[in-house]
Amino acid sequence: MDEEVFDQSKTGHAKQTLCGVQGCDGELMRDERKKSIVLPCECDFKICKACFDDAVETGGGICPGCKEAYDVIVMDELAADNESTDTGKSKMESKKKTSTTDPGFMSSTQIGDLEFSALFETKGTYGFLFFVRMIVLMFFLRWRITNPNNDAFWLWIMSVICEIWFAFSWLIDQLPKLNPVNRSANLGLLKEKFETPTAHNPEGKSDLPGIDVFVSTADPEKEPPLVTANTILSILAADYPVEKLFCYVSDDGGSLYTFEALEEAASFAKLWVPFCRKYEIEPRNPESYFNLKRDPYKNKVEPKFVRNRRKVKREYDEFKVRINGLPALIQQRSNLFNSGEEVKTMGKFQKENKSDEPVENLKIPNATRMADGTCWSGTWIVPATGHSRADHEGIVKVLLKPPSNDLVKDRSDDDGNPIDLSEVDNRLPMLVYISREKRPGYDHNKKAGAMNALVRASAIMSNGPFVLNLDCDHYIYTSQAIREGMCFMMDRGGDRICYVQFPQRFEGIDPSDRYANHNTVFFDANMRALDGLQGPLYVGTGCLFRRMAIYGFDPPRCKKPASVAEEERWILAENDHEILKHELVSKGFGNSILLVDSIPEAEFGGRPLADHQSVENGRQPGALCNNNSQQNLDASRLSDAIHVISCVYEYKTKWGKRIGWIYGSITEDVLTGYRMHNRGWRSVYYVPKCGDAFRGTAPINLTDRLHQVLRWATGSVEIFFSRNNCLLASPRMKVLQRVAYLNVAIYPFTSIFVIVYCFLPAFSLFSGQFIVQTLNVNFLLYLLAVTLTLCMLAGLEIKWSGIQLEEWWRNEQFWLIAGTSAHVAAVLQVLLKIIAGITISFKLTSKSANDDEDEDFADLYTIKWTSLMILPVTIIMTNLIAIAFGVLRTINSVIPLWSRLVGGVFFSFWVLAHLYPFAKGLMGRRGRTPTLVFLWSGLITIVLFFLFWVKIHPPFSALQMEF
Ligand SMILES: O=c1ccn([C@@H]2O[C@H](COP(=O)(O)OP(=O)(O)O[C@H]3O[C@H](CO)[C@@H](O)[C@H](O)[C@H]3O)[C@@H](O)[C@H]2O)c(=O)[nH]1
Ligand SMILES: [Mn+2]
Repeated sequence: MDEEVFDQSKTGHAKQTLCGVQGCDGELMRDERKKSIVLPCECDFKICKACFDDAVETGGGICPGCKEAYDVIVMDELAADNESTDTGKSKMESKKKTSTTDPGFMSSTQIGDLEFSALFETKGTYGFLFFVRMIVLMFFLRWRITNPNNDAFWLWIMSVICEIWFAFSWLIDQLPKLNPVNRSANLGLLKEKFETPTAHNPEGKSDLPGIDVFVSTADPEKEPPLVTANTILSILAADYPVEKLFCYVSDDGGSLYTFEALEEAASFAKLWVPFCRKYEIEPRNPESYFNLKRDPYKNKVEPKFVRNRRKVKREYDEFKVRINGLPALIQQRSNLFNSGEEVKTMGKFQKENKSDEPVENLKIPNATRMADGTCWSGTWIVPATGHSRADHEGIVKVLLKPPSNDLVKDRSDDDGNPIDLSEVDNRLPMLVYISREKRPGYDHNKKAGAMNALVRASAIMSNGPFVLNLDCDHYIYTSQAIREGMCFMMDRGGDRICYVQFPQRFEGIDPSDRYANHNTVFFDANMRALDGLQGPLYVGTGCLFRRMAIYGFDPPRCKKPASVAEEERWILAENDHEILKHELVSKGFGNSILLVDSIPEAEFGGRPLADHQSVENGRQPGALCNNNSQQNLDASRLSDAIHVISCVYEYKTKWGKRIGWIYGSITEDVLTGYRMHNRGWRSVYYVPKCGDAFRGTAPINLTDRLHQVLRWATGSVEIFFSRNNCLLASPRMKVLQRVAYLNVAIYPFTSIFVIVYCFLPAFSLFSGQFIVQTLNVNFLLYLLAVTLTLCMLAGLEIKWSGIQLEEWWRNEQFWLIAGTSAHVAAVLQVLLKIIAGITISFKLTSKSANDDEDEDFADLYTIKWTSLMILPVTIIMTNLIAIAFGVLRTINSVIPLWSRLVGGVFFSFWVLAHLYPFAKGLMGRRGRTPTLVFLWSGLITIVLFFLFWVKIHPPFSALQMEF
């Protein structure tokens, strides 16, 4: 167990982190991968590994806390975990060794060896299984259609319609999945080619292109500035040439709190970043690093490390306290300055005229003030005209100036740094705070608008040929992540890649991942499979872009079909930049000359090295060694940066239409990626083997989670009903890629059929039609087949097909819950928009800044009232009542006892199988669904039964007949 050393004295939770079994005080069981405590039972009984093993092996799998059986799946998972930790060390090592040649846990064959990266094809029985299942499905449907049940015709016809849709949507879902791939990156070679001294580059300066990192935040309440500050620190400390890394924060809240938190971060970075470099700290987000559950001293040999780590930790704690104190400080300081100002004006007024004009007229505004007393140009605590969230001027503030191009090492120990950082490069990347201008009457286009403002401002200030986009809660988990992304971009032929998308990985999710926050099927099956086609979807964060693709240019060397309009034929006229500029202005980049001038440079910087005859359109090695970003920040540039983030800038331009992040969808990310694929660009999906590239937070309570799903589903349906419908895609988009986009869009529609299907067993039990009149072998077979269909639909077959997923059942459970709530709501929302023009709104997802171990999953059980939950609860109620009816009918039926029993058991099982995911997902033992949900659901249940009864069976007569 030397893998894990938990220092209890440090966390201060000694009592709570011990096993709850009487007489035992072992350390709690932990999940290495998610770095969290494992509570194997739903009652959250705290238990150590040894006691858990005892309970499983000799205690019949019963939880010592609540005396109920452990979940079989959880038990299996943990048993597997235990095996791996027993032999933990050797296994870890062998994993590391194989990782250079083997791309991970899938068995695969290498199919493409590029320069800095390699492509692998997943071996497996996937395709074969797909065809087998398709044939079985066809036979099943044929049998269903040719065997109508005339006694229960309406039930039969409804279920057959549902099944045909299911088969169709299953097919659409499977087709793009036939060729999942895997990739690997070669960081060593990248270093060799770009950062080793050569004839062109005698000093071995970095020849890598610049990268602008964009971080978006919008609301200091829902997105705590401490979280954003930590993300920024992880970026500033990332392993990429300092003079080539530029960090931009977009604050749509225009909040002084966020701004000052970033100021604090910039100042703490002076200690944090060199410390990370010196000791190769991972991850470089201080909050996560200091909360790591593993031994911080492992592999560290420098004797001073212990002391230095402690010092940095203390500095970090003080930094945190300062950030937490900011709101109060800002308030106090503003009050002070404001009242001082008031006294001054008052005195002046009394001196000047002694008339008795009311004093109120003199009241000076309740301004929010910066440290030096000047008024903050953004949002005030008490919003005023010109100083509210939706009405303030544009702000550009350089918090850290670009560093010099030469290595600077800290020579002295006594310049205020608490630890000795001599011999460490202490330069910091540039950091800029931007809050775009907001005025009433303008559509600000949410995140997409914010990103476009950053694209323009950064073009003027640093013009990185590549852009990394992160949400404020997604930090760099592996400091080399950016380099890994660049391996694909700089590869031969890499100039046709528009973006490299990394999977979204989350922290702070409950160990059992009740609401499928990890989205395993999506991130480990769908996205890999898309990579085998034209590329993964852009999912909004953790994505490295090529600037030229953002600008809406065509990929190099692409076919220009005659049918494409002149406007579409939009490619750089090489070596003819003057023409280019003129054209670009007229093409809609807006009137900033600096911006237009920067475009050819960005194009050049993104080219691969021309060091091989197969490279077309490459650039000379060494061309990017001397960058002059320091000169780029003169006053004229800064004023132009302000100009391009103004409200009016986009007026009569193509921004948001064909340039930049595309407007008009609440899932701007999917849409923006779609447009790039539509132009013929390819994207890459990269799942790093040695740890996640980025990590973020996800809403773990059901209500927030459903709203998130609702938003994504609405977005995809919305895109489907727009001119960006994938059926109308350009000929440059691959057919199966279109099918994949089609799948995303029609997925929510399946919900309608799922709901009908979920009510069917209840109705048939209730009416007694199925159970009494059609109980025969055929019918039992039918039930079996239908259950399998449901499993297949839910994606279970992925598990059986050769793509290994680490957990899977959660996705299916949650699929059913989301399918009967958020997905239907999404379809309805879009229909309402189309028919009645009702606009779709969405709420920003809250991110918790939770550093308290004990409260980790407290949020999980918060269920707030949401109408989304009415339908799932109605389904539960209806089915439960129906079971009671079914029992009654079976008891009183005229058919033989044995067949009643068999049928009854079988049918109840089937109904319960429908209920299980809901029951499991909706009601934790500690959770309570709000009464309002129950009231509504109860009401609907009663109405449904009444309608059904009156319509299908004349009241009572049917019952009397059968009883
Ligand atoms: O007016 C706005 C609204 C949002 N944001 C930022 O957009 C990001 C995403 O918003 P969030 O509420 O966290 O959405 P999620 O549901 O977590 O987002 C996922 O899905 C969204 C829509 O598909 C994508 O935009 C996100 O990047 C992706 O992480 C956050 O950084 C926000 O600060 C802004 O900058 N301005
Ligand atoms: Mn988010």
